[in-house]
Amino acid sequence: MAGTTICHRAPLSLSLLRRRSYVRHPSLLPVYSQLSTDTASKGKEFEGRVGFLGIGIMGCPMALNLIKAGYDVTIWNRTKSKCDNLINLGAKYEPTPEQVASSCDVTFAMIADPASAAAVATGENGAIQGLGSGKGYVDVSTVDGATSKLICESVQKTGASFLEAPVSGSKKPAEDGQLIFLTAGDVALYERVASLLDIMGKSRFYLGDVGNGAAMKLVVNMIMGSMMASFSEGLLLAEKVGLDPNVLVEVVSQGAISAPMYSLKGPAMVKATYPTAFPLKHQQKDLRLALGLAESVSQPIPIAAAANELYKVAKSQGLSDQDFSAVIEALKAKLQN
Ligand SMILES: NC(=O)C1=CN([C@@H]2O[C@H](COP(=O)(O)OP(=O)(O)OC[C@H]3O[C@@H](n4cnc5c(N)ncnc54)[C@H](OP(=O)(O)O)[C@@H]3O)[C@@H](O)[C@H]2O)C=CC1
Ligand SMILES: O=CCCC(=O)O
Repeated sequence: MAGTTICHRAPLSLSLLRRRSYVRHPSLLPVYSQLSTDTASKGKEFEGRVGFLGIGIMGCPMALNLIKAGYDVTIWNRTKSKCDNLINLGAKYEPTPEQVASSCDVTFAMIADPASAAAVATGENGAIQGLGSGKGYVDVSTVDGATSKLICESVQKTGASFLEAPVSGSKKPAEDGQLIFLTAGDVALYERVASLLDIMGKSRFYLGDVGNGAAMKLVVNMIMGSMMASFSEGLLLAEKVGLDPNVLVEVVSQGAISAPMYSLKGPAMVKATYPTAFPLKHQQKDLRLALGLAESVSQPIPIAAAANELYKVAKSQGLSDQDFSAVIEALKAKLQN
């Protein structure tokens, strides 16, 4: 049996819900977390300097919300020019992850994938070289559990604490401070950064051991990737049999399979436009990582495996940096063949 602490930002009186859930994955060790309701739910005000590594689609609005809330934020991005707007809005800048981590009390990282998240943390001039006792490192990137554990071990060797905290929610929720944090790892650090998470997000789940946050995120994105592939098939089939796909979007939005994702992205997909909120290359990465997770427990996931193939086709069509809804183009190509 595993314990999960869920914290919604408001209303405060209902903000800490606890529930027990059953897990089968052997690495999801039984854990029942007892967090102090007051501390965890209200998020005692964070005191200190905040670092943010990775100023991309997600990292930029997340760091901006911390700046707007009045925090002393120091940023770094591989491509420095992406930092310019935030610097103009009050962020400090350091030229390496190491210098950010050494000048801040807690450092967040929002980096593309497992290899780059590991490199930013543990590579040359990586964050761990600037970490030490009393500091914290919070990785909010979407990576696999093995990478997260590797980063955790490196961070802990410096005497610092580690929290894994991937997010559910995309560009707009990041802008609106409405992300959902899927955290695991050091409970004291979770409590210490709770007020920061509450600025960037609308709820936070504490899931126990490092790896559980990554696993939860990959399962969610596995479902999402399959949903989008299936929705794409539906839009094209509707059109092929002479139906208006816009009407399909409306019908779906009123029924049991209604999802914000369909209503938000459907109209643009009908027009074959894919403004990037969640890059297709990242969705394919998450399906690939979810396949690895399923493989680790010998679970067949045939639908996700088929969806993954479709995203791979879309990548080969040059759609990696388009929104993941551009996966519909891979199906169109199949129809023409
Ligand atoms: N977009 C979304 O809707 C969501 C994305 N995520 C996850 O968040 C993470 C970031 O995604 P997102 O912001 O969308 O993507 P972006 O591609 O916009 O940002 C990726 C970031 O990673 C950096 N990066 C990439 N490779 C390297 C490297 N080798 N060394 C150092 N830095 C590197 C990029 O730097 P540079 O600017 O120099 O390229 C950039 O800061 C991913 O793990 C993604 O899966 C999670 C939830 C939602
Ligand atoms: O990882 C990306 C998630 C996108 C979303 O939740 O809308």
